[in-house]
Amino acid sequence: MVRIRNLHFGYSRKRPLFQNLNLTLERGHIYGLLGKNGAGKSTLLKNIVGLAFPQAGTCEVLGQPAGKRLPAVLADLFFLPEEVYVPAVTAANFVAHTAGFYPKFDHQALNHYLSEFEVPNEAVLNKLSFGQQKKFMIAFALAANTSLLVLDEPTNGLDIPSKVQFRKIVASALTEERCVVVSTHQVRDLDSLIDSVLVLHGQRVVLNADLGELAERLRFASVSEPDETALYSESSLLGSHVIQPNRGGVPGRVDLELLFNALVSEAPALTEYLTQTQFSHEPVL
Ligand SMILES: Nc1ncnc2c1ncn2[C@@H]1O[C@H](COP(=O)(O)OP(=O)(O)OP(=O)(O)O)[C@@H](O)[C@H]1O
Repeated sequence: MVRIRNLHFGYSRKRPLFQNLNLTLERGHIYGLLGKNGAGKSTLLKNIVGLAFPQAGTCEVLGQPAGKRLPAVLADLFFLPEEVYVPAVTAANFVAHTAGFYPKFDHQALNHYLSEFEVPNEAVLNKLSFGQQKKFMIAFALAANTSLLVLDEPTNGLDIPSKVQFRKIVASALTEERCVVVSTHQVRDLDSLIDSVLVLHGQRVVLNADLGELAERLRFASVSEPDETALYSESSLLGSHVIQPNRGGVPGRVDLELLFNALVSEAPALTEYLTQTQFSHEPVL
C-alpha cells in the first residue's frame, strides 16, 4: 500500500527532517503514528499523499510514486489534514459536488456516521462549530471508502464522547482492503483503536510494530522496588512504571504512552531488545 525507501526530506536543505527513512504500510491495518511535536508527522503524511516531495529516495502509494498525483491514485486515497477547511454550503450540497471524485463513495455509510456524530445533514458547513466541522469531514473521509485513509490529528477539537465515537466508527470502517493511518500526539486517543504503532523520532521511523506482537514480547508493569532488569523504567509516585521482557509470553496490555516515552528517550536496553526481536512488519530501530 505504502512503500518508502531511503526518504530524505527537509523544508530547507540545511536542516533535514528525514534521512534514510524507511516505512512499509499494508492493507487491513490501522496504524497509529506517534512522534513529539515537530518530529515531522504531518510532513511524513504529506509525503505519503503527494503534497510534499522527497529530495532523495522513493515514496510509493498503491504502486505509484506519490508525488506524481495520478488521478487513479488520488481517487483511492483520502487525506484529512489537521486544520479542516469547509466551504459555505450545506453538507448535502458538499457531498453532491465532491463525492463523485471517489468512485467507491458510500452514501449510506455517510448518513450513518453523521447520525452517530450528531452532525445535522442540512447544516451550512462553515456555520458549524470547529468540532462539528471536523466530525463532518471525518465522516466524509471514512465514507469516501478509499483504500488508503490518512487522518492527521483527527481527534484534536473533539469532545470526550466524540473521541469515543471516533474510535468506534473508525474501527467499524476498517476492512481487509483498507489501510488507515492516524497521527496524534495524544497517545491515549488511539488506545483500543490501532493494531500497529509507528514511532517517528530522530529523522526516521524507529518503530513499526504490530501491537499483538509487542504484547507478546514486552510486559508493562508498575513496581514498588527498583527493577534492575527492566528494559526501561520511569519513576512514579508509588515506585516505577517499567517495561520488561515478557518472559511468560502471555500477552498483556501495551502501555503506548510508556512505550513512546521509552523510544523517544532512546532507552538503549529496549532498543537492543527490540532490534534482536523479529517483528513481522520490517526491521526496526
Ligand atoms: N511549510 C513549512 N515550511 C517550513 N517548515 C515547515 C513547514 N511545515 C512544517 N515545517 C517545520 O517542519 C517541522 C516538522 O513539522 P510537522 O508539522 O511535520 O511536525 P509534527 O510532528 O506534525 O508536529 P505537531 O505534533 O506539533 O503537529 C517543524 O519544525 C516545522 O516548523
